[in-house]
Amino acid sequence: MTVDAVTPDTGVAVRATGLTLRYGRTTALDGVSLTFGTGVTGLLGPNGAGKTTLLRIVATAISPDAGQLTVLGHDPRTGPGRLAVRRRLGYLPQDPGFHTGFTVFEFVDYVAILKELDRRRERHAEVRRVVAAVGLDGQRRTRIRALSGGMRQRVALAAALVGDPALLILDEPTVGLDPEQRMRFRELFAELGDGRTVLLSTHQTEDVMSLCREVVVIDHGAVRFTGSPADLAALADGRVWTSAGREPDALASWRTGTGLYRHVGDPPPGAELLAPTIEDGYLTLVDLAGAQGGNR
Ligand SMILES: Nc1ncnc2c1ncn2[C@@H]1O[C@H](COP(=O)(O)OP(=O)(O)OP(=O)(O)O)[C@@H](O)[C@H]1O
Repeated sequence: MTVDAVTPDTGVAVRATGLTLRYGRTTALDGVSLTFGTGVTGLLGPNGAGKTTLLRIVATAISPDAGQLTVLGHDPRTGPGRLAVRRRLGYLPQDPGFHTGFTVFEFVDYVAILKELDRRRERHAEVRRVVAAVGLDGQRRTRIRALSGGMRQRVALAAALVGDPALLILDEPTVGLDPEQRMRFRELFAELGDGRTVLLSTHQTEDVMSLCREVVVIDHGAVRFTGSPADLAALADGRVWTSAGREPDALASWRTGTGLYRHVGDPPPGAELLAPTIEDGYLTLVDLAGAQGGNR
């Protein structure tokens, strides 16, 4: 399927320059400049880093105080620009609000109506398609109030998929899912990233490793890293080691299932080094940012 996900001249679906947003005295975003192209990009960062704020701005739910933004070739500061973006956008917010008296079908159908799918027969076919895509075929007639948290998350994803959007914004989409569902979702996201732009905020480094072409790390409202998952892991090259006991000087130390301790930080002489994971790279980066005065 061909989807016009990007502005044809540049291959870039989202271009942000100097985005800044404050909530009172809190600077949630502090001059963020980024571009997002096709494929799945993962957004990592500690709690309160500014990930949701960035995604909400790109999804046209809020406006920045300063900076420039182009989404799918449109300027969301203008009314027509916002409308054009919203028509081609799928957004799964962190706390999706549900009308819990609706059945799964009714809720997704309601979203499809809001997305201007006017023809009933085609709309219903689309609702069935997205409900099946998230594995809820058997629950179409179940009221949302009777669903588990993970199943509600799947309903929210189905709603985001309605109309086959060119840009998908998923804020912690795998929260509350069991391992089997998480694997299914990864597969679905990877498929969706084929020809579309998918922005995915997550605390799951395994999701990023297995799915994302590109990773962005945000901390204290600023971009600390952009690159591939392998590049992020490589930041901890030579800084991960194992030993029999805890190491108080390491950035992070934890006991593994084998009974040995794994450490990230400056290794002592002669330490047994390990290949770093993306989580090790992330821990190294966030600590470095803190040491270099990452506080607001
Ligand atoms: N509506 C709001 N009013 C006031 N402060 C807010 C509001 N929304 C977010 N913030 C603050 O802005 C900062 C960035 O929050 P944001 O939700 O973007 O972070 P996040 O990276 O998505 O965090 P998490 O991983 O916990 O979801 C935080 O300090 C947060 O407390």
